[in-house]
Amino acid sequence: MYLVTAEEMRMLDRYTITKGGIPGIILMEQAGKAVAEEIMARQPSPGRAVILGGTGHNGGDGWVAARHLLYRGWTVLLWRLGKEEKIVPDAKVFYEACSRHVPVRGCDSTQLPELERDLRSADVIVDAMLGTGAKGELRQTVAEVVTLVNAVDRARVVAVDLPTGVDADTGAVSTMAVKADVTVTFQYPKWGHYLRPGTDFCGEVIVREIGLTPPSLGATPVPRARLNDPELWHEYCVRRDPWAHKGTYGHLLVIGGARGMLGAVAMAGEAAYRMGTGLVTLTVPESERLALAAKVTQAMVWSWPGDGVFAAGSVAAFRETPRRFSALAVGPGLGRFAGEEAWMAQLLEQADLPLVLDADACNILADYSGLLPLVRARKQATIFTPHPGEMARLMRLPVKGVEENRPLVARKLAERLQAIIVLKGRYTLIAFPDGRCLLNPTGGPALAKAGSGDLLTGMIGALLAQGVPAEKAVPMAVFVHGRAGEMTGMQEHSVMVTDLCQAIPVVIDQLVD
Ligand SMILES: NC(=O)C1=CN([C@@H]2O[C@H](COP(=O)(O)OP(=O)(O)OC[C@H]3O[C@@H](n4cnc5c(N)ncnc54)[C@H](O)[C@@H]3O)[C@@H](O)[C@H]2O)[C@H](O)CC1
Ligand SMILES: [K+]
Repeated sequence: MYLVTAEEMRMLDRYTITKGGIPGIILMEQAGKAVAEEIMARQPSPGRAVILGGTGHNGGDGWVAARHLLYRGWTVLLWRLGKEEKIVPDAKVFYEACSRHVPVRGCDSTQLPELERDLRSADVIVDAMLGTGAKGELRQTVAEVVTLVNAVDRARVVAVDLPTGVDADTGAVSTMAVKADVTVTFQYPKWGHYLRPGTDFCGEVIVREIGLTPPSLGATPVPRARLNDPELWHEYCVRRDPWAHKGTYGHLLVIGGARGMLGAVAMAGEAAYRMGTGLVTLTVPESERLALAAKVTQAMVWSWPGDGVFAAGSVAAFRETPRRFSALAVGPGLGRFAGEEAWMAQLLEQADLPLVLDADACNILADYSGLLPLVRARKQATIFTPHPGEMARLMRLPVKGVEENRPLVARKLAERLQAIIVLKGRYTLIAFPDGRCLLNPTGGPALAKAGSGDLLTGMIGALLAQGVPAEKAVPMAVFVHGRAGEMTGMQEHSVMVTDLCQAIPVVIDQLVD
């Protein structure tokens, strides 16, 4: 499903009207009817609904919803934000249709006590004040109404398209925003539904078709972003051939595990096995080999020279073995060490394999800009999996700068490094070198646990090792990782990273069935 900006939505809207020949009021009728249907689905028995309508098309959707509720026996109380003469023509049609049955009161600061009484008596409050057309700080009356709405705890708050106060493209909330229980949006989700803090004001996001001409019939622009979805699994479902020999499903080499951080590399290895790779070898500094061998059962344990951390020249050992492996994952518990720059340079130059770089591998690349051209020069796929802090170092930005511009920074780094960037967080983003972007809708607080990133590294490496092309392997692994996080429940205090790991095959079975 596409993920759109307000401008892309407006253009797709316009395309349907101008090229598709569908009048705008038809779209508005569809949108408002969808809102009413979602309300009635949640409260089948007619109740009392307060409709707060702005003078734009968002308000128009609200007047349509009001009419459908009214026709189905609801008591509707209508409040207009803004002057009647300012109402856009399409919305005016439905505004007048409503006002034939129910008086519409204009809301200004003197009316707030009456409005507050209505809000307190309501079963449902429909926020049709501002949608994708909002600009800048909320005007005073709207801000006062938002405050009143948020102070009511009885009614279910349903936002039309977006909660008033949430920026459609960035999820930013300049002054304040309506705290919605449900947001009904139209045709495609907007970025603001999935970026903080806006996403925290949306409640449950429902996407309803309203009959826009699809890009497949020529509608432009074709959005550059989509929601990650499990469709990929049907295309590449990882069928188990019972007679395959263990090499059929690839061989992943995981490099990391400095002293005190062996768990990271062990978890990455275990997750890789659960993601279906045939063989996993874990390589740690020589001093840690025995300790790791005692910890893991399935993975083969190797070591390169190093006491506690890798010695500077240790990666030279890689030179003799690239043929044995089909993918490489570097970073889980890697640590920092003397000679790391030359070590990483050798790896980037010699590792002619799909490569996942995580944790301190990202930090090493962030600290030595001379390494970045080596990333671009690689022939095989390179995937970075930074959390916001590691991304901030890679982009030389404060973390706040990353979190406020997630799609932008992820796309910029993907293009700069010609690599796939997995920017982890509440709704992980996957950015590709060509500017495309996927937002992953699965995940939960369980993923915030230390070690969850090690699992993801192993999972991506596992699919790469099985020969799944990187631009499919990454979304597939991120989707399963998030769904496994959901499956292991929301009690993040009790969730162990191993629980996440055990959920991986269960999630895959559900997807592949
Ligand atoms: N294909 C679709 O997505 C469809 C969307 N529809 C709805 O249309 C709105 C967008 O409508 P638009 O007229 O462009 O803007 P809004 O109604 O969201 O807002 C404009 C309205 O708000 C006032 N305003 C703007 N900024 C502020 C502010 N900072 N403070 C206070 N008031 C502000 C402005 O004066 C106007 O009155 C979209 O969200 C959908 O809900 C179509 O109806 C169906 C197709
Ligand atoms: K709204």
